[in-house]
Amino acid sequence: MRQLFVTGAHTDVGKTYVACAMLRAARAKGLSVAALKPAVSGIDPADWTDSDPGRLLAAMDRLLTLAELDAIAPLRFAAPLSPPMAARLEGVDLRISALTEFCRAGLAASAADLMLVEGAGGVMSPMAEDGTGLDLMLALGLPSVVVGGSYLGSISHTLTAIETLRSRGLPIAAVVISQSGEPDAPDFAQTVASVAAFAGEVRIVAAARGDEAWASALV
Ligand SMILES: Nc1ncnc2c1ncn2[C@@H]1O[C@H](COP(=O)(O)OP(=O)(O)OP(=O)(O)O)[C@@H](O)[C@H]1O
Ligand SMILES: C[C@H](N)[C@H](N)CCCCCC(=O)O
Ligand SMILES: [Mg+2]
Repeated sequence: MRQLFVTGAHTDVGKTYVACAMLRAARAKGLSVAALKPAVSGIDPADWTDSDPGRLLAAMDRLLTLAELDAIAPLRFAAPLSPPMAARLEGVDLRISALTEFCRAGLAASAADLMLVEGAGGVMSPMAEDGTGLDLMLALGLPSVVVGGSYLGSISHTLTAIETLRSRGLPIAAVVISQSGEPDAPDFAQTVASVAAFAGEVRIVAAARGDEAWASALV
């Protein structure tokens, strides 16, 4: 049984993409899977199938029903902002204890071979009024999968995320560099090599666009 926290160097780098690829790869090997998205912002309550929890449910081959959505992502907010800022707009005072308790209960109740918890934004994006993603990771103590991109600036973002986790003693299971979509992004292979050159002892995985073979090797 493996339980991992999927965190990122930035928002929109590919955390959900990577999590879904890992869930699909695990299922293809006959493993049971589970996923949680403790707080989600930028979700349209009337059209959520392509949201993070909607994509995670589809990758797990679970039904796209409200009950399933509630089970993996009960704290949902419409504004595409950090979760506490989005929650505030809806009059909700989001606290880290709510996220921690939800995750702990879900992790304890699951016997899945692979269980993933996806954060929001980057390592230190606020998750609640009183805590960042890092605080949630420290509370849960899970090894993380750190997802970085390959846009210009991503090398520093990824290395900074790695350093931050290390400085707090959090184990890193793997760093996945998910190729950014910008046509003018720097060379992908060189970007992955640059991260590897400065990241120290950690597994670095290159997730080129349109290729999910890396996920099968990782899970
Ligand atoms: N390696 C890749 N190949 C193809 N598409 C990708 C890849 N990485 C990311 N994407 C696409 O880029 C977009 C942003 O990725 P994604 O939604 O996974 O980011 P995220 O880090 O989960 O963002 P958020 O902070 O909102 O949770 C999505 O449309 C996703 O499918
Ligand atoms: C709405 C968006 N897609 C993410 N889920 C939330 C990103 C929060 C980032 C906050 C920050 O670090 O400045
Ligand atoms: Mg996501």
